[in-house]
Amino acid sequence: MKQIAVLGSTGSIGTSTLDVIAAHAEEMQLTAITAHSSWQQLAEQAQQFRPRWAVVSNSDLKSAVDLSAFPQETEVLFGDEQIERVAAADEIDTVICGIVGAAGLKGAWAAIESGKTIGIANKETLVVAGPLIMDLAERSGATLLPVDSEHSAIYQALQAGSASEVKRVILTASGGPFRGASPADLEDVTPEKALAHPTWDMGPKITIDSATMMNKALELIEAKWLFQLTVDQISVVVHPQSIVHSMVEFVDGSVIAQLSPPDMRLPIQYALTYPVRMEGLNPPMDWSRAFELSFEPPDLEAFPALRLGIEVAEQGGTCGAVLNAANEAAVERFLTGDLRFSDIATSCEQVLKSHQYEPHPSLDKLFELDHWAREEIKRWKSC
Ligand SMILES: NC(=O)C1=CN([C@@H]2O[C@H](COP(=O)(O)OP(=O)(O)OC[C@H]3O[C@@H](n4cnc5c(N)ncnc54)[C@H](OP(=O)(O)O)[C@@H]3O)[C@@H](O)[C@H]2O)C=CC1
Ligand SMILES: CC(=O)[C@@H](O)[C@H](O)COP(=O)(O)O
Ligand SMILES: [Mn+2]
Repeated sequence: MKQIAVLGSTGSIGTSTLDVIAAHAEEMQLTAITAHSSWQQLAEQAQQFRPRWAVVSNSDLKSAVDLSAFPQETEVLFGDEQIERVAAADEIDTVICGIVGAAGLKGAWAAIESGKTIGIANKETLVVAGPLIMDLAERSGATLLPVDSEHSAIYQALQAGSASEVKRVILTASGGPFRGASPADLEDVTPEKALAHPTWDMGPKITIDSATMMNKALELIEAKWLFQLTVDQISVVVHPQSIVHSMVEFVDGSVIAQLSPPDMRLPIQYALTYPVRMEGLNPPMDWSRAFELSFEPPDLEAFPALRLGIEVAEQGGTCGAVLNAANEAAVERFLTGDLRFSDIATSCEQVLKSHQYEPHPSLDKLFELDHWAREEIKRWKSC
């Protein structure tokens, strides 16, 4: 029986993961769940799954949480550091990292350091600290399995050849709700429009990232570290149907793709059952009807965040942490109506340019720059 911790169990990835676990109750047991503030939802999950631990990471809520809402066998823990504790607990062998943003890094780090199997949805961890994370996984013997749909697709397609036979990977992007828009169209779009993703139902931060195409920028950096690629081995192609989740091109010209309807329960389940495949909840492809798959190049002028991602992936060092933190803070401001849509990429670029670059930063340095970049964005004003 697999003992699983789901970090960020109340989010979009978290609830999909719990669906997968419920559908495989004979093989999988939910042992720990975590939320930041949604403690009532966490308590409902605890009532259904009876985990050993439930963590509310926002310790300010300690006095507000009604402990009687949780089952008696579940120990309720408070504070950020308890995420790390459950992620590293001996009782747990598999950790799904579904927290959003750099806030997910410490839990992922603890799980990797203790040599577990990790399903990593939290791409920000790799964007901020890719080389340190990959080095840690190598030293601890942890198994790092991608959950992000594109990276799961690449992981699956890579099995068609050896590492030395890979020419490049092709990341697909839906293009988001503003595909085809001009830079002028994008200046003043509303949060409501930006939150209307055409193919995926996800949390608000990643949905805005998809609209700016910062998501693809982060995914390009994620792919570079996860698969140890050079930047010119990674291409991005816009594929509005989100059926082809990504592709690998081998040296002989063969391109291997992974296809399925857009549903995160498939890559989550693949990470939970790897190397085995099992029947699951995700709908199958319907080959009985006519449909089209289309591909087009991305528009780097309308979506400058993607260009920024390519530059950051090339520079490495401190750039990933600064871009990520600036973007998180800018998205937060955009969602409260305090920053224009087009200013998300502009402000990130300016903060990146003004930071003190280091090629081989420590984790402490990355946390320091994360804090600095967020403060810079809070102060940032459009010229
Ligand atoms: N959603 C998707 O389909 C996909 C998501 N991803 C990645 O997965 C990650 C999660 O995304 P998604 O599920 O959409 O996000 P959501 O916003 O839906 O969920 C975020 C989860 O993280 C918790 N959380 C938020 N802030 C903190 C914090 N400061 N400390 C600890 N926990 C926190 C939330 O708790 P609470 O509910 O209490 O706020 C919630 O459980 C992101 O990195 C995203 O890029 C990747 C591919 C697809
Ligand atoms: C489901 C998933 O993996 C998301 O990262 C998704 O890919 C976002 O869609 P975009 O391609 O629009 O960024
Ligand atoms: Mn993705």
